[in-house]
Amino acid sequence: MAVAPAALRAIVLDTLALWGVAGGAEWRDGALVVTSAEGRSARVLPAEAADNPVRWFLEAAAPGGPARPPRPNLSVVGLLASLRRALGLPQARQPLRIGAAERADATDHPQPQAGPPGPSDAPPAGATPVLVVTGFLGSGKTTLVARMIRDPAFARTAVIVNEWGSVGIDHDLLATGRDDLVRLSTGCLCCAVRGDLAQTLLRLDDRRRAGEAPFDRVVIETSGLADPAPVLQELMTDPEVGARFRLDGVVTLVDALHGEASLAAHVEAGQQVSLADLLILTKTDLAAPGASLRAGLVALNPHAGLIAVTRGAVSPASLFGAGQRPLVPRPVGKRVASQHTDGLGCAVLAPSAPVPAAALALLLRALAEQADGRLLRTKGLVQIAERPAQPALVQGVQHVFEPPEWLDSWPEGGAGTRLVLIATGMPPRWPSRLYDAIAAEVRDEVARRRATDRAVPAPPSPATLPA
Ligand SMILES: Nc1nc2c(ncn2[C@@H]2O[C@H](COP(=O)(O)OP(=O)(O)OP(=O)(O)O)[C@@H](O)[C@H]2O)c(=O)[nH]1
Repeated sequence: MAVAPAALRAIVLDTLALWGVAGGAEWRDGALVVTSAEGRSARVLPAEAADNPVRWFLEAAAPGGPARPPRPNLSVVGLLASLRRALGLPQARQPLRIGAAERADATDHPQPQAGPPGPSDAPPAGATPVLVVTGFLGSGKTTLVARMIRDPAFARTAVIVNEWGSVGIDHDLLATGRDDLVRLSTGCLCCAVRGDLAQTLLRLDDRRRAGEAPFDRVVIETSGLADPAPVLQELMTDPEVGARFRLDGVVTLVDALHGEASLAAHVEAGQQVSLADLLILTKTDLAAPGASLRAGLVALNPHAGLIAVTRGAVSPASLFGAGQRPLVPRPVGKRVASQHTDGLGCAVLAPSAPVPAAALALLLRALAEQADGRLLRTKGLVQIAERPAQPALVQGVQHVFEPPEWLDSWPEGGAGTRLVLIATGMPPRWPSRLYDAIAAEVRDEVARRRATDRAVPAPPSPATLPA
């Protein structure tokens, strides 16, 4: 058995908690007996070597009903899917989706026309404009900012990026040897790292004066969970910051695919919309923004402009100047500042050994299926065992994943997997426990095939992960 009994029990208990099922799991007579408070039960039996490739059998009994024939499972990932059924839970509402197909009618949203000529390379007179780019998790902020700073007319843009959680990924994606990129990580800009923002801006300005970091404007990319109000307040109330910088505007990105659900479920999404000067609907290539999403945006913020943009393809000039305002907070109606969705948590998966491509495929499937609805964001760099010299960028927003993308080289922190998962109600050790079990099974299978002299099948290409 590649996965130790205690490890399997821990995974099952964590998974029950993730599903919101009150229940238990105990090893009895060589089987893991899983019970739910509703009176359902199932027995997990490790398969014998002769049963290969089956690794687990699952025997389920409905309340009062006869036991059904044991169900064979080839991996711990399949076992969890079978257990879910056995306990009477509905199947994942949103199974894993990779590389979402484009909408056939994706052109019905006119792209905004290029705005007036962008700021030139000449330094602006007076205070330096600061644009705040916000939007819920995975709405497309980094995509937009990365595109902006690749535009030669906007090369002199300093970027301050804030991420929720202990490991920053956006910084690595945006950094291309830039001196004017600052990471405000390990906390949420609207609560944990308050005060740092003013200091960061002032330090940036000092470095500019010393000729170390030439820039004409600043973009602050907030974390997807930030309430922009305290951020604006900090910009507006620090007199030293006010003397050197001015708030240019707040641009809030709203994902056309997930936006309506995010607004309904997460208070942060509404806070971000309510403070926008300009709302940008993203991913309209994947989903047509429905009338109710549009109506919801207007209800939250009737004053903001609204445009649709695909993959950040917008003239940066049209983003600046949307909300130039004096440095005094404007009233935004009744709202609770810096409140976060209940049970929100962040886990980082950082296995020390490279990740077999097959294990990544299985992990993504299990995340999407079992954390159904609870998983908000997955992103990170993965060191794939079959191609360790290049990082594979893994991006997922809820159950929708992009095909992993190979980056040219490892960023500053060096080679090694760091995959960040943001979810609600997820036991913090569930992803790493599950990954360890998956990786052990994959290693075991490779060793078994080698021992029996069977060809080890080619790993799935990360471009097609997973079937
Ligand atoms: N199809 C499609 N995908 C998009 C679009 N904009 C962004 N994406 C993808 O959506 C995923 C999330 O994009 P990011 O730019 O990282 O989103 P973010 O808002 O910075 O994410 P967080 O910082 O985690 O909140 C990535 O896989 C992007 O490639 C779009 O307009 N269409």
